[in-house]
Amino acid sequence: MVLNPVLGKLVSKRVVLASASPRRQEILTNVGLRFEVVPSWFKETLEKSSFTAPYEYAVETAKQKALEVANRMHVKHLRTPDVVIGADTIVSVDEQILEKPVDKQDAYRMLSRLNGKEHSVFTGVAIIHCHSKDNQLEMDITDFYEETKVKFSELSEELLWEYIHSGEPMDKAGGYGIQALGGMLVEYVHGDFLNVVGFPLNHFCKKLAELYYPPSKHNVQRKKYDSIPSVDTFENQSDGESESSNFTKQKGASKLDSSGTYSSEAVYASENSSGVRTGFTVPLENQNGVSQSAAKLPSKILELMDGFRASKALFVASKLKIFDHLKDKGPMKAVDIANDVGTSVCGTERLLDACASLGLLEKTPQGYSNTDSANTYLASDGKYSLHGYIIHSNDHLWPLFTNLESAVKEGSRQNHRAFGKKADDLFKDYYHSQEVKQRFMSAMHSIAHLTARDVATAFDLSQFKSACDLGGCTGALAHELVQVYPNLKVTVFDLPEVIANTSYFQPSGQHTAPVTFVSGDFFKDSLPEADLYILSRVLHDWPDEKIHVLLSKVSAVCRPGNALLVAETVLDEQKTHPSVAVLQSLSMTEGKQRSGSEYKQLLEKYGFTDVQIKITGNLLDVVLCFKKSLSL
Ligand SMILES: Cc1cn([C@@H]2O[C@H](COP(=O)(O)OP(=O)(O)OP(=O)(O)O)[C@@H](O)[C@H]2O)c(=O)[nH]c1=O
Repeated sequence: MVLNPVLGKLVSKRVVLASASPRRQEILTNVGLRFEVVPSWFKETLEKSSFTAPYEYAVETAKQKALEVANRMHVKHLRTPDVVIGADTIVSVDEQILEKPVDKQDAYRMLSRLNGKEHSVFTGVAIIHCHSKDNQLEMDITDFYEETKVKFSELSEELLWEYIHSGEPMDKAGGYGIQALGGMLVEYVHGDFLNVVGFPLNHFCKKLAELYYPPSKHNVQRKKYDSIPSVDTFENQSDGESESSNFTKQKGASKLDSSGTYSSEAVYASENSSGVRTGFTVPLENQNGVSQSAAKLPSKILELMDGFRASKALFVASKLKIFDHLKDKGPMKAVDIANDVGTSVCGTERLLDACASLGLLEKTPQGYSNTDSANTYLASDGKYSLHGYIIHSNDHLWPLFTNLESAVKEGSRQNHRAFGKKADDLFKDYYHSQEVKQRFMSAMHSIAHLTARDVATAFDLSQFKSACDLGGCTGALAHELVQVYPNLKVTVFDLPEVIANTSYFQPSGQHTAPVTFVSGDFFKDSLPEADLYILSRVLHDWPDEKIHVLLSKVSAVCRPGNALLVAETVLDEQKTHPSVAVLQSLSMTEGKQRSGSEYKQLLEKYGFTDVQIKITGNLLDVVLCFKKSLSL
């Protein structure tokens, strides 16, 4: 969840950071933005003398970095991002621009110039919104810069050299890093600290606010975005339509938008002296009760601290089927819901209020009702229902995560502590009961449904006549594939106990002939013939030995020129994003999540070539590769 509503506007977009700077990645990650990192190949060689002011150079370089990435992704990788962000940080002293030092001597030259003096740090930023029209790339470019003044103390030669030998200056503009050892050199900073570190976050948010919430003519005092506008300013506004929207909506409620993501969060908002809500700050009062200064609330940390309460409220409401009740019966009072589901009135009321505060329910004088998102994703009967996965999270993942401390200490999955069983084989031991088996399948079905369209369309698969979805479970992806590619015949291959339970999940009233279910164990039995093999959410679950068995078999049966499609959440190269995949590993599954280069390496090892990766922006990304033809 992104707390800041303007950054929240980027949640549903494919955002690319065109920068290799780890600091920029960290600054944006820290505020909850999900993005892909594609470092720019643009060489920072613009002619400095052709710019009248240093900031113009930084802005132009930032723009060129972002343009290069947008064009490259569109043309070379056939992936048009929604938004590309580029940035360039420079240090300016005595009318000279300093970039990153090329060697230690250069670092010494730069630091000597800064010694005992004030200088400016400029970061230029470009935000490019991209659209692909008739295969042509169209772009809207917004740029800006931020200046921060920094003063160095008088520093001895010895200290400068000691600092240079630490290695820190080499990848940093001006030859210092204010966020680390370089902080010791600095006497004062005037302006945005993060701008010096490499990214002016505050100005960036204001720019996004200007872009996504242009000022309303009905509300002149909000016209200028001198501060990041308050949360309630944004409520119930959609992109670019604030001219006609009003600002009289209720304060303080965070809401799920139609895509199921939070659009705002006002829990930590407060009012400044002019009565304008300021988002993240708490006024500190002196003895006279006068607001002195504002301390930043660590919103992200507070949100994490409380995350378990919110998860559990969602789980319990789902378990009690409250969203189903409300979907069928409309607004209901707490007492009636309590009677229907057989719970206490006071407990139910608290739970319903918690759900309303989380944006899952709406509360009006008529009673509680589902939000649109709750109807779509939380009621158990919808096509895109996540009910199965939520119940799986409550009954299976929650107990495992309750034992996380032991899991980390021992480095192993805690099935024995959570369930009293050392289960390796899910279906034969722990998943012994029909109910548990169906619950697990329902969980997998929820995710497969939500991701199937993006997986099916990530690449053009129309060249294939037959596909075999190994571990294809309920057939959700298979059904999507035959919808998208009417000439494709898909076989779902899964364990007999899974296949025996698939009938419940089949789409009704649809011609399902092209999907066939075959039972077998992909580690032991021979695999059905197909032009395209699919492994969706399989590889991350198994240890290397098992993967070796499986990929050797797929490679042996896959004919040269035919293909393998892998659907998994692909980690970035640092393996810290997206956190949904990183957190999944935390329960110590025997398998692991992989980065793009790791998938490439793994697949090439088993004779697959031309490995292409598509980051979909959905929960699953897609890797397509082809069996090496014999002549290669
Ligand atoms: C003054 C200062 C700078 N930096 C780093 O200096 C690099 C500037 O170089 P850039 O050309 O803008 O970026 P890059 O690192 O080459 O990445 P890219 O965007 O790919 O060009 C960026 O990293 C910044 O964080 C710090 O980490 N701390 C500081 O106090």
